[in-house]
Amino acid sequence: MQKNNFINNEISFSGKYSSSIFQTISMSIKLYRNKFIFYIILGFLGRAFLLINANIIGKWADHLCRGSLYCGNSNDIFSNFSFYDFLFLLLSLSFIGLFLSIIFRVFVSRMGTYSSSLLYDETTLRVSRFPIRFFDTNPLGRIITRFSSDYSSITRMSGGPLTEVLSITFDLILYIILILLASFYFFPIILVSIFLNYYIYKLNKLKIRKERRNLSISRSPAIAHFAETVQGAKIIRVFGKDSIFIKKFSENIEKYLKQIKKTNLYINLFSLQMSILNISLLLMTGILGVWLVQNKFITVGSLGVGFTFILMTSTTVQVFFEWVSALEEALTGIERMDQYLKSDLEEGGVLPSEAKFLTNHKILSKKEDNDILNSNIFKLDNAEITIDNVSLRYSENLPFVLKNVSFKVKNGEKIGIIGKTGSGKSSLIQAIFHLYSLYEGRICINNYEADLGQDKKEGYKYIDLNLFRSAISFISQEPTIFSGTLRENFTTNKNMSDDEIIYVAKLVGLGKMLSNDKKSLDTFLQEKGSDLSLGEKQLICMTRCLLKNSPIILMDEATSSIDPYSEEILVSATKKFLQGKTQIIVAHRLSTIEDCDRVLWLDSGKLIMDGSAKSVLNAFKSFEGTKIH
Ligand SMILES: Nc1ncnc2c1ncn2[C@@H]1O[C@H](COP(=O)(O)OP(=O)(O)OP(=O)(O)O)[C@@H](O)[C@H]1O
Repeated sequence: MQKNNFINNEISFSGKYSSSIFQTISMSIKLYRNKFIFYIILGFLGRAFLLINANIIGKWADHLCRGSLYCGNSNDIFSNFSFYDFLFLLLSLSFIGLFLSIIFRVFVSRMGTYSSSLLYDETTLRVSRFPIRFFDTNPLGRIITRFSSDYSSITRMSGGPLTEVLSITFDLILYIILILLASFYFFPIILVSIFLNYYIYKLNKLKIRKERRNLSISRSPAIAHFAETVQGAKIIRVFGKDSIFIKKFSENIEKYLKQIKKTNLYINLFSLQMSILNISLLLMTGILGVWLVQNKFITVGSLGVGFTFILMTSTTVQVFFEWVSALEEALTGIERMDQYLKSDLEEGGVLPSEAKFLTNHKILSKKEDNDILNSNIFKLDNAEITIDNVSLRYSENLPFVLKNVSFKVKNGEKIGIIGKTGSGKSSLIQAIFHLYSLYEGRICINNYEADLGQDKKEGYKYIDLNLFRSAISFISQEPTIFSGTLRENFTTNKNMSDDEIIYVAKLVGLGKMLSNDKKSLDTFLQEKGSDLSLGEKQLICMTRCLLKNSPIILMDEATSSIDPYSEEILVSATKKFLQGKTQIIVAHRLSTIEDCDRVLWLDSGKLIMDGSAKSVLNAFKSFEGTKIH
């Protein structure tokens, strides 16, 4: 058993953000793109109306001391303004400015909420179609981290960083314009301030970005370990392994906390550099401003306006780069979601017509969607399976688990599969569903092959992978229960009546759970069916399988946890349902497959015998000897 490098390392991004994430952002705000410019203008005007108040107050101050030494004597539109005129103007501008700013903020926030939920939906749409190999090689916690903390930094973006960066950009542009209106002498100071702040931002940018990315990565191991611990809580307790798990958790958390400290240190250093720079610039501006007034280059009102704006510019520029830095956290989240968004789907995986993002995946048209939904290609109880020269390995560096396996199951035939542990029985079932890519060979149902994007051969018929899978029902070794009502666990088919569901459920032996009452179908089952026995879970899965009513049934140890008495009832009761269906049954207890039409014997991935149940079981028993009961 070769299990080296089983878990993939998490991708660690570096350098600049790729253009791919900006493409993704553009797709996620598509609905709002046309209105964007309009609202940007509104936002800009809103800030302009608010900020221009400072210039008007400067004019008012000059107006009050007109003709004195440092107040100037020019005539302008404000010369004849009364106290009330100034007051009315200031209040009107403030009101309009506030109103426009609110509209702008509401717009950005709505756009952000819409686009982040779209991003979430589109990513989920793809991740649910990823190759099963992806889930084998990526710890659950890592995937959860993407959909929790990375996603939450994206959702926070529109309320905070994005709106702030946009508003502050408006402010900075306006400061320059308004300072120029007050006096041209302050302009060089603004330029120097912006340049030096940008320089400091650039010096720190890559370091902070790198640390933020490391922070995102360092979160997943702790969450992964936590998820693993919760899942294995019973076994951990029974075997007294608590201390090992707690120690590992503390180690993971410690690494995460160290990374938080390191990231915060870089962010704080950056803020400190900005503060020192801006305090120095302000001091210089003050001294220069007084000198300019003394030498009558500017008036007192202009100094007031200019100094206010320069004071505001220096703090705003600092805040701006801090928000830009916070925006980067959201971009790191988008970068990580984007990686999932653009990853390959399983072979033959296609997106439904509701997919909105144009990625490199095939999206079905509405008609194709409907054709698949309404196809009756496998609606009849009539299906034969051909397994032709199938070889499978779970990845390139792992050995083959199926080796050139070929056999046919005729319509209505029931075959059993035996083989010792690890011989490839479950792998064969997974191969039939195309859950893993075949190394070679074909699997056909009624001569239809699943369309896996392979080269199409003349005379072969191909169908959508989901349609192919719809021909098969499956009961696995580990019964899967979803958190939801009993009804939802049985079927998602809305056209199925409660009576039909209850009839089948009772037939498989779930009478007690349903107690004659349709309301019991609304009983809520806990996640993974934690409030049910293993046998009950298997019976629920059996009901689900029978209700699906597909022509092919695959069972992998389906009755292993049901007591012999219940199993007997189940087997005889379901016989009627399974009559005429094509069945493949994997079993350890040889008694469960004694009545099969044929039995196949797998050994180390090879089909070594295919014959009548009696002959194969006898050969297997004499070979495996004492292990059989
Ligand atoms: N997801 C996987 N990734 C890598 N190797 C796997 C995976 N699943 C199974 N294997 C390996 O494939 C081989 C065949 O396993 P498989 O589960 O098909 O055997 P099996 O006959 O069903 O065994 P059992 O009777 O114990 O259920 C084993 O060596 C197993 O370790």
